[in-house]
Amino acid sequence: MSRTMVAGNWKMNTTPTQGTALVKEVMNKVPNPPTKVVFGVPAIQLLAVQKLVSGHANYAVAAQNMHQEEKGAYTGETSAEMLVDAGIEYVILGHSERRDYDGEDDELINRKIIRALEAGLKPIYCCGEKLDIREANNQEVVVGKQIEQAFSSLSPEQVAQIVIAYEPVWAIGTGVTASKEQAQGMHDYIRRMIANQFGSEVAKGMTILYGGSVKPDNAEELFAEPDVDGGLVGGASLDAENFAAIIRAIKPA
Ligand SMILES: O=C[C@H](O)COP(=O)(O)O
Repeated sequence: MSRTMVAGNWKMNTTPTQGTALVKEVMNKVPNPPTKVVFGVPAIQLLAVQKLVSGHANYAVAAQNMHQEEKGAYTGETSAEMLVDAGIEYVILGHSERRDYDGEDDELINRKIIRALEAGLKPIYCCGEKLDIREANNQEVVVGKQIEQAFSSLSPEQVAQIVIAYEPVWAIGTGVTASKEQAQGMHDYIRRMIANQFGSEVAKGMTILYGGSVKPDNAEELFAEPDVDGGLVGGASLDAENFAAIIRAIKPA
């Protein structure tokens, strides 16, 4: 089974009208994608975009967040059960913007991952180091700790349901992309870590995406690395032509 995936994270961009037009345009340009393609859309667009992709085996939708509790008095929040009932397959968890602006840490993200998996949602778990950590060459220690905490108490069967997105914070929205060597180095480290903790079969099957200024002109060389299984794409996923080019940069299995 192919490990590849290209996921777009629209963040807080696009109105419902714009979002629907964007999805239709991407699907017109790439009717048979060579990989799983996921649209990470704002909450208000989940149902409409799910309707557009339903029936297309290689297209799916991700929520950008969810609450760690099953239900209750949490005004403004969305539960895992609500997402599953709406047909949503994935949820992005632990994005650096939620860590920075909403104070999310790996202990909370661990609770969200467990809740998502119990409900039948597949987490796209984001991890990655800040610039000072990279400059001190401590990225493996820091990302290793993030994953260890976020995956704490999970079984190998549960971890096998997770997609990891390695997103160095210094590369997000900056136009500075990690080199293919930097990306491959960290993906290899993450895969070895998963193998040590959850077994080599889980590690071999795990999809590990790179995120941080992925563009049409760097996607192909990044995706050619043996442990880079695709991308989590921010800015470039908002333009149908660019996102289609990034999808096409994945080599068919
Ligand atoms: O979730 C996506 C990442 O934050 C990457 O964003 P970017 O492609 O705009 O750098």
